[in-house]
Amino acid sequence: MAGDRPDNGNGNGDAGEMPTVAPVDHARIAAAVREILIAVGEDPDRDGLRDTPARVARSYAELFSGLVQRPEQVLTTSFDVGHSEMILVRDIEMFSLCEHHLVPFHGVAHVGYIPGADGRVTGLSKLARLVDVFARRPQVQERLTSQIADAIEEHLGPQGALVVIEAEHLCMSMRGVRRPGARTITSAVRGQLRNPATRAEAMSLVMADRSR
Ligand SMILES: Nc1nc2c(ncn2[C@@H]2O[C@H](COP(=O)(O)OP(=O)(O)OP(=O)(O)O)[C@@H](O)[C@H]2O)c(=O)[nH]1
Ligand SMILES: [Zn+2]
Repeated sequence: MAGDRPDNGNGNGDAGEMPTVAPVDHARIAAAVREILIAVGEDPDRDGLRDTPARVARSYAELFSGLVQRPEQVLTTSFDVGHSEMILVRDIEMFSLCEHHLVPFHGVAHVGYIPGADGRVTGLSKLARLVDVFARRPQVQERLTSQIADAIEEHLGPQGALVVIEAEHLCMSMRGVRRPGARTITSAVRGQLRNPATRAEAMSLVMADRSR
């Protein structure tokens, strides 16, 4: 129901400035949170909780800001540096919310690509911003990984792309199966990086010297 999505908040709907919060329905979230507090046996009117429903609404506007951001809004900058080999930004800290329990999963993303034949590259920080665009949504790790790879492929026109995410899911750590420390690793490769030799080289860069 993309048509029912709130506007992206910048009023023009183009690839201009990126909204940092989603225009969520604050009153509705606050009312729902108040109901949850009552349902778990809390007193939503006690001192410490009185402002919590409104705080959660503001927090969700930020945590779900990716719902109103588009990858082309971050992949705007490109430089002609004539580099047509692998570029990898490793250990990009990332936080997301699992769509099953709405609790965090967090870890690192490694994002790499081989520029197109024209040798144009994007700014390094844009790869970290791209991770946030898709992480700040209700997510599963597999979709997050492939959406980042697809966006690089679509908007940078590279010869290849590789995304690896390593994350701990708090829904597996603090509840449910209760296995703190278990890490889930997902990868997505596109273009030339599907080639086993190129992929192996990229993965060796991702895994190199992990003790640091
Ligand atoms: N594949 C995948 N599964 C996820 C992700 N995040 C959470 N899950 C899993 O989603 C599943 C939901 O399972 P359900 O049986 O519907 O829910 P549940 O009863 O709360 O499951 P438990 O977590 O096992 O207590 C769990 O196995 C979670 O570990 C993710 O990013 N990818
Ligand atoms: Zn979960």
